[in-house]
Parts: sequence; structure tokens; C-alpha cells
Amino acid sequence: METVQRLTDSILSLDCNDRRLERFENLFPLPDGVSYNSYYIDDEKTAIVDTVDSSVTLQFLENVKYALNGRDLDFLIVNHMEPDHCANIVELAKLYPNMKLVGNAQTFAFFEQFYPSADLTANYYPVKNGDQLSLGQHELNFVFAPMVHWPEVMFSYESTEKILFSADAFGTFGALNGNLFTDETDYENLYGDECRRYYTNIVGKYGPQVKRALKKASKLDIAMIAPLHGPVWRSNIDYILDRYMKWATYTPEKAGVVIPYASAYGNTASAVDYLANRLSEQGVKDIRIFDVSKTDASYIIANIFKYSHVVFAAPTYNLNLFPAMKSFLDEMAILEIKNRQFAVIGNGTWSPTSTKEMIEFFDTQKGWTNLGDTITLKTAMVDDEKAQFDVLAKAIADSVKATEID
Ligand SMILES: Cc1cc2nc3c(=O)[nH]c(=O)nc-3n(C[C@H](O)[C@H](O)[C@H](O)COP(=O)(O)O)c2cc1C
Repeated sequence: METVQRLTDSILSLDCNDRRLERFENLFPLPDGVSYNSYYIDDEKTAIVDTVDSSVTLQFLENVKYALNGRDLDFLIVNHMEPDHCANIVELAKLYPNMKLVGNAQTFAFFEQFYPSADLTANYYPVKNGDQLSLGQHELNFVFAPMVHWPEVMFSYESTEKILFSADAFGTFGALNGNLFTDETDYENLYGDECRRYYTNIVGKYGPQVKRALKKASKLDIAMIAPLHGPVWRSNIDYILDRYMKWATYTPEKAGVVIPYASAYGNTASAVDYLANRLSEQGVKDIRIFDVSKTDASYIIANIFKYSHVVFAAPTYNLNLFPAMKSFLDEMAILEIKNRQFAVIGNGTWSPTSTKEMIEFFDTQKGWTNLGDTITLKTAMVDDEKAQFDVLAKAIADSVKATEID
């Protein structure tokens, strides 16, 4: 059955939901599924903006057939060549051989790399940054947004109805639940955290490039943002633009403390809970503790983007940092997070090295300020070590309270 919804009188959403996929990009857990969005513009000329993942091809083609209602397809706009969006280009070309494939030079290069056996060169309709394409009433303006989050990405701004087709920007994990627009949903509870986890782990590394794209978007009169995943923004646009600016500049949303820790036998874990209790006594309200061996890194990273302070705690393992913490730090480093205050707690039973290794890691990171004396446990925390933890808790709490969040 078609699952088409109406954005405006002449623009339809061809969205398809996938609630079966375990991991997005084979990396990030999807407890609430994901939607692959595509949009149809019905005008003198017909156009579809992006296709969808191969997992939902049948649903997509049914939606396309319903939306076109017997008409031919004149243009397929390819804002993004990642396979969860471009996987049905060849399918559409088989059904609508006259369609023009609208993209930039990089788009076509990637198309030929992903689909070497398909020759659509005759369909190519190359555009440059700033080019326009008239469909009749609707006029598409192409705004290049390289590295948001791939090199070929472009936004398509439809100037008549003021809709920004924003590729992967402003999207979120989480399938649609019938509500097409964000203002039809309990957005903050349903998508708020997942939108952050999606941005921070997929786009998070490219803060400077996102800032450049936001600057271009700020010059547009935007009434609606139609992303490639999740619900469509038709109100509260400033809210999502502000969130993106915060994340792009690695500005904490809240003064609070995230404590990623590792622990083989519970001693480091117990010390972390002792510290968190002292932080709470010092008036710190937002404290989030994660076991890096248990919680997927993408959730912890999203919380580090959200909060201002981070305490890393981990034991030594065969004269190295505990492997799960090492992998977590390596994954976090890829995103080049900065503007955070941190502290380190190590542990070791005969020759502890974890404290030193975490400090050496942060010596390689820009924009991380070490808050207090590092602590190295010798297996189980003992009463004599309480004073060190109390001093550290006070230093962190004072810094949290002094943190200005606008
Ligand atoms: C397989 C293994 C190897 C370890 N290697 C070291 C080591 O090289 N140096 C050291 O000081 N402690 C070593 N430890 C002890 C841990 O660093 C730590 O003190 C112990 O796991 C207690 O902390 P936990 O209860 O938080 O895991 C090792 C522990 C395990 C399980």
C-alpha cells in the first residue's frame, strides 16, 4: 500500500520506514528504526528529490507510482550519494528512462563508483553551486554543502514554497510514526536525543563545514526543512538551526558531567559512583554515567556533545589502558570534540598505566581542559583516598556551576 503524505498542495513525501535494521551504517544502533525520505514535486515538470535505501525499494516504487499517477518523471535530484539515499537511482532510470539525473561533478563520479555497471551518462544534468532549475511554478536553487557529511552533498532550496531539501542535515534516527511534521510529535521526547546522536556521530566531525552550510542557509527564507531522515520541520526552524550551531561549534547545551568508565571487576565502577554521589552533594544535577563496555559509544558521544564536563575512569590491562576505554577514546577522537573540561581516574593492581595513557591521549586533543588532579587507584578504593575524590568533586562542581550556558 502507498505510504505517501502531503507536505504542501504540490509536494508529497514518499518516505519509507525501516524498523528492522539493527545498526545504521552498520555502526549505530537503531532501537526506534529509521525513515528514508524522498520527496515528489508535482509541477509542469515532475521531480523527485533523492531516493531511498535498497531495503525499502518495493515500498518506494509503490509510492513513486502513486505520486506520479501515470505521469513521466522529468528530474531526479541527487542531493546525497550515500547508498541509503541513492540505492534506487538505477531502478528509477529503468522505469523512467527520460529522467534527468541532477547532480554535481562529484555526484556523478560517486554514482559511477557505486554503480559501475550502470551507464546513465546520457541522463546527467550537471549543476554548479548557485544554479537554478525551474519546474514551472517551482524553482530549485542548488546550495552546495560539502562534507555535511560527504563531499558531494548539496541542499536544494525550492524558492516558491521556501522549502530546504537538506540532504542528511537536520535529520534524526527514529522511524516516522504517521506524523510527518515535527510539530505533530512530542519531538523533544521522541526525537530530541536521537537527533543529537545522529548528528554527533554522523556529521559531528565536520563542525566547520556545518557552520559554512548554516551561513548559506541563513541567507534563505526557509518555511520548511525536509531532511532525508525523520520528520519535516515546518515550524520552530530556529530551534533546529540553533541546535546545529551549538553542535557545530562544540558548545555544550547544558552544564553537567558525563562519566564514561571501564571496569573489569567493579572497583573502578564503585569509585565512579562514590564520585558521582559527591558531585550530587555539591549540587551538580546533570550527571550521566556510562560503562563503555556496555553502552554503545554513539550514546556516550552524544552526551559528551550535550554536557560541559567529562570524567574518564578506567583500569590498566596488561600494561595498557583497558581496551574498551581505549576503543572508546579512539572513536571519540574521530569527531574532534573540543571545548570540554575533563578529569581522569586510573586504576591498577601492580603497575598502573591507565591514568598516564588517558592523560597522554588528551595531550593530543585540542580544546580539552584538565580540571583537577588525576587519581590512580590501587584496585579497590580505600578510606584514605576519599579526600582526593572530595577535592576532585569540589573542583568539578565549582567548574560546572561557573559554566555559562546561553
Ligand atoms: C587481564 C587483566 C590484566 C591486568 N593487567 C594489569 C596491569 O598490567 N597492571 C596493573 O596495574 N593492573 C592490571 N590489572 C588489574 C586492573 O587494572 C584493575 O586494578 C582491576 O581490574 C580492578 O579494577 P576493576 O575492578 O575496576 O576492574 C589487570 C586486570 C586484568 C583483569
